[in-house]
Amino acid sequence: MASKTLIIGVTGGIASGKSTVTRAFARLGIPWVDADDTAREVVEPGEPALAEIAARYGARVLQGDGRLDRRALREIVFAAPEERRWLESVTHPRIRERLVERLAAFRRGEAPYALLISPLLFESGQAALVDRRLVIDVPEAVQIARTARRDDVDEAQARAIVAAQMPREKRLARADDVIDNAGDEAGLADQVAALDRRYRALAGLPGSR
Ligand SMILES: CC(C)(COP(=O)(O)OP(=O)(O)OC[C@H]1O[C@@H](n2cnc3c(N)ncnc32)[C@H](O)[C@@H]1O)[C@@H](O)C(=O)NCCC(=O)NCCS
Ligand SMILES: Nc1ncnc2c1ncn2[C@@H]1O[C@H](COP(=O)(O)OP(=O)(O)OP(=O)(O)O)[C@@H](O)[C@H]1O
Repeated sequence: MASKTLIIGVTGGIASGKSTVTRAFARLGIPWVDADDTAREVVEPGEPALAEIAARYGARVLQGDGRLDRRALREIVFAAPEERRWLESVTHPRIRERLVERLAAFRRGEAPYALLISPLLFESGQAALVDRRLVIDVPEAVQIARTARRDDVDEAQARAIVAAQMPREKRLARADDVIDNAGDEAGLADQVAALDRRYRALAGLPGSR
């Protein structure tokens, strides 16, 4: 039977559970690429994007060893939408280029389906790179609480990051599939198992290979 590696775009706002969901799919042997990881790669020392960022903001966004001070840059860009848009104009084309390469490799590979995990799947036009869109949905209050509990991000900054992202309803309206992650992690695993069956069937590969 002809087979095709489906590409599933997985999205959700900050602290919606993308990494947790990715780990559950990875345990089932599904390959993935994460746009947040790719965003880190394009600002590694020696990369042109880091030089552009340093030219605009100076030493205050660099650590002593020349690496990006992510917290300092985060504080700048989530306080000023025009700075965030500038940063996106520097990083997004480079992120996209790398994601396109990775997804092409997945399509040439043997897996029934593969994941592109991205908080900005819809906002950045990356949705055009995938076959289906899976939204991880949680109420905003849960996002804020989980962000503030997890990171060195205070509640006001968590709110600013949520405000810079697509509103929940709009994201849900674009979903082909939805995971509800307001409950516990056991509930999440059941939803991932059900989606795994659906995606294998869609790829023309019922059951495992
Ligand atoms: C501002 C930066 C340096 C902050 O780094 P930090 O390590 O604190 O956060 P991290 O990169 O892990 O991102 C955490 C979360 O913030 C949110 N976020 C990041 N960038 C953006 C953005 N441009 N717009 C809205 N939300 C964003 C996402 O939910 C992301 O999962 C960093 O997020 C960045 O370089 N952003 C621009 C690149 C980008 O848009 N990345 C998103 C993936 S394409
Ligand atoms: N169902 C759940 N119940 C309780 N805590 C959860 C649940 N799902 C995720 N979490 C916790 O919430 C936090 C955010 O989850 P995760 O890191 O998976 O989200 P994310 O969408 O990848 O976040 P980001 O994109 O902001 O890095 C983590 O600390 C995680 O352990």
